[in-house]
Amino acid sequence: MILDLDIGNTLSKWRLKDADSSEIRSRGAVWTREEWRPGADIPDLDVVEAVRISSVARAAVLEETVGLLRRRVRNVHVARSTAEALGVVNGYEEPERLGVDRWLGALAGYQLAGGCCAVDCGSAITIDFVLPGGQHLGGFIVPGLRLMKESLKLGTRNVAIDPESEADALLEPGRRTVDAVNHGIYMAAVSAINRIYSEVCDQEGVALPMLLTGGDARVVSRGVQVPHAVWPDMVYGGLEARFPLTFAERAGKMAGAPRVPEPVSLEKIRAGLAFSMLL
Ligand SMILES: Nc1ncnc2c1ncn2[C@@H]1O[C@H](COP(=O)(O)OP(=O)(O)O)[C@@H](O)[C@H]1O
Ligand SMILES: CC(C)(COP(=O)(O)O)[C@@H](O)C(=O)NCCC(=O)O
Ligand SMILES: [K+]
Repeated sequence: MILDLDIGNTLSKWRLKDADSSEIRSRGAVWTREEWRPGADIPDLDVVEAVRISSVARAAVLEETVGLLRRRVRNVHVARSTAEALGVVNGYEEPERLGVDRWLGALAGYQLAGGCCAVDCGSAITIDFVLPGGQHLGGFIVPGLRLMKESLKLGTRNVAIDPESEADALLEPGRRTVDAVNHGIYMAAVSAINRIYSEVCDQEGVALPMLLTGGDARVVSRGVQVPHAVWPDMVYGGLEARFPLTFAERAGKMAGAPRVPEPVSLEKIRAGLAFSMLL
């Protein structure tokens, strides 16, 4: 079994992948913490032959985790942001400072779709762009839904947006605090994504397919007007591309990858942008 670990600022996600069949056998998530108990927080390591890790948590958490894993598993791969990988050129002035989850998302998106807009709706919402030739442009970082809500300190932190609620309902003015906050932060997130996407496609003269991941991807997806695909395993896809271990991975296959969404034409994107400027 291969253990893939995606340590975010809020949640640490894991999945177990069968190295022979490429099937995902199990998955889970726990709050990001300093110490791990194999068999409780993460799977029992007896069945694990290799580990691949993406971590944006504090360096101490990563060190602790890698130390623990290396005592039990020989093959431990830790992803880092680099200046170039798999045909993608990192757009950061200091490439190693780009969050590795963003880098892996960009690599997975490029491997799947070529040029792309990779959006990760987690603790932060990150919006990264890769051009068809592989140049990563850099991106945008916005506080995530939960962070926005907590920063308001209005006592609404425990009332999440109902993922089943209609996108239209979230556009209505709230008539109680929890709705005003939920509708407000939802609009802040989706309008930022819609606008940033259009601006960058306009600047670069290319309509890019959009891919969405992260804990809030499903709810955010309802308000994103641009054609897009939700890809819960996008960061894992980057780990597979970066450290291919199975036959399928060496052939470029990423488990759970969606169909590439067909972007609307650049003319339409530009018309939408021009229209929104008039309002
Ligand atoms: N069951 C859940 N538990 C915690 N957070 C959730 C849950 N469902 C959705 N979320 C949202 O997902 C975010 C965490 O998503 P994730 O992509 O794992 O973030 P990160 O990678 O930053 O840890 C939270 O900030 C919250 O807004
Ligand atoms: C922007 C992030 C906090 C997003 O992390 P997440 O919300 O997935 O936990 C993370 O990618 C990070 O710490 N990046 C380093 C700064 C940068 O990318 O510029
Ligand atoms: K994120």
